[in-house]
Amino acid sequence: MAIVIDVQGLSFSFGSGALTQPVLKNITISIHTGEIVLMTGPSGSGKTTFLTIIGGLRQAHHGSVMVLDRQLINSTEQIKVSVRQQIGYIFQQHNLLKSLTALQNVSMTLEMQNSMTEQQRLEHSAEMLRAVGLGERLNYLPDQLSAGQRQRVSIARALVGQPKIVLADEPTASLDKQSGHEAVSILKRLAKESKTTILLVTHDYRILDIADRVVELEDGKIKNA
Ligand SMILES: Nc1ncnc2c1ncn2[C@@H]1O[C@H](COP(=O)(O)OP(=O)(O)OP(=O)(O)O)[C@@H](O)[C@H]1O
Repeated sequence: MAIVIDVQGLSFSFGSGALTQPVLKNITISIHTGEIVLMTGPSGSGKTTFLTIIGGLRQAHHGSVMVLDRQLINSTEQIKVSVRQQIGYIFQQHNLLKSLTALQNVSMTLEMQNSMTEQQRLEHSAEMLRAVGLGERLNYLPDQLSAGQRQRVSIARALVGQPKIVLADEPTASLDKQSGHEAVSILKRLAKESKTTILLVTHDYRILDIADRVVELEDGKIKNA
């Protein structure tokens, strides 16, 4: 199985000089195509920082971070952009635009893809919303949806561009047990169908069962790679 995320000896600090705060310490981990990896660990252990580096959203300078065969350490903006285009992101807060319907929120992700007509974008987005069980809610605004439904819209939005990797940061934090589990189960099913790799950061021990592998980060180090 091909490796899509290959991190070797990654270290990262915030601040500089006397105020330097080491956050990630010599992290090594490889993640394969289609694998679902959950990263847990205490608050402040560096999980979000790690995710943003993998996602090309933060620049790191020490070690090696190969994502989809691109080196992100000391990389150019162009390389980060090309990696970001192949990644779907899901955040704790769904980050949907309130004035747009579920369908519009999903289809706007495809606007960069000039190869599709607007009609194709809408059809493709509707199909993805049906896949997450929201076929009856295409034209609802975020405020007219439950928290679990909103998070399912953001799952559809993350997957609609057929990314190679999905990065999720505490996607169930604002959900109750049942809707949280439902949302990540849908995410898992769709990811397995399309061999999408998932790296999901969570405090939520109730969803650990969806993982192929659980990795624990403590004080910037991986306990069980
Ligand atoms: N932009 C920043 N500038 C300075 N320090 C930061 C910044 N972002 C995070 N930190 C610090 O880095 C450490 C790791 O933060 P990070 O958000 O990665 O942890 P986390 O494991 O995701 O925590 P949580 O589970 O609470 O979200 C924390 O001590 C935090 O205060």
